[in-house]
Amino acid sequence: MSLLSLKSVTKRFGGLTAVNGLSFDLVAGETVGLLGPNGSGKTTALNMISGYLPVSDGSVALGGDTISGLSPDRIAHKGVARTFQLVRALPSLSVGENVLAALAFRRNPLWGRDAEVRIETLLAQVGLAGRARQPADSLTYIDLKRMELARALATEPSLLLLDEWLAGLNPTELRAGIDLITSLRESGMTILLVEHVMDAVRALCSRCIVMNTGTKIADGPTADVLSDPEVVRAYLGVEDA
Ligand SMILES: Nc1ncnc2c1ncn2[C@@H]1O[C@H](COP(=O)(O)OP(=O)(O)OP(=O)(O)O)[C@@H](O)[C@H]1O
Repeated sequence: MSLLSLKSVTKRFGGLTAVNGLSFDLVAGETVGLLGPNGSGKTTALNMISGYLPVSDGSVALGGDTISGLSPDRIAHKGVARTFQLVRALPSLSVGENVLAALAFRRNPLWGRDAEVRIETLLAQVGLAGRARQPADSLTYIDLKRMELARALATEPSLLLLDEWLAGLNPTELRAGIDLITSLRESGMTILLVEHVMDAVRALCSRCIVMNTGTKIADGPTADVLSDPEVVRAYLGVEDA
């Protein structure tokens, strides 16, 4: 059975249809890339799955239960976590306190010593072992991204939505970032990632969905999709393909 199911999901902003009748399913354990040119509706799709934007039409289901229409916190409690294109941290708090905020507001909150132990485990998982007391505003860009991922993982999601999590990293950081997402994938996490870094898409995604002007134009195994003439024309250009 599908973990995530979008059926004819549409988002209209006034006269603009940002996402137009988008349908796809994710099976548990898949890592799928959501690709497309700037403005094609990828982030809007993530925003509807995670409840940050209501759908105009259509429905989103998680594990067979309809989640469209629920608030973002209810959807998070049901198992959807996400990262944002622009990292959302609490800069005046420490790294550990940032993760604690996620632990405290999840479906089964953790506090005190249990939370401390869990924070250390989560920070180690994302490559920030021993950094709980460091102020969040002193982190480098990649470490901020790692912390944001720890916050997402703190909610114990069944589905992780990554919005350009690898954008803006230098080649060494990119390698480390790809390795980190690979380890999540290997742990069985279901991941939907919006990404423009094609090396990362090739390394991480078994399957890709491509959008153009709000509409799905391709969906299939990564190698097939990335050589699809319509995808090359609309998004990749000959060089990238
Ligand atoms: N809150 C909003 N109000 C009005 N228009 C919006 C809003 N959010 C997105 N849009 C528009 O919807 C379209 C799709 O935007 P979206 O951010 O989903 O694209 P994207 O594929 O994620 O692009 P990028 O790769 O640049 O992040 C764009 O035309 C955008 O300007």
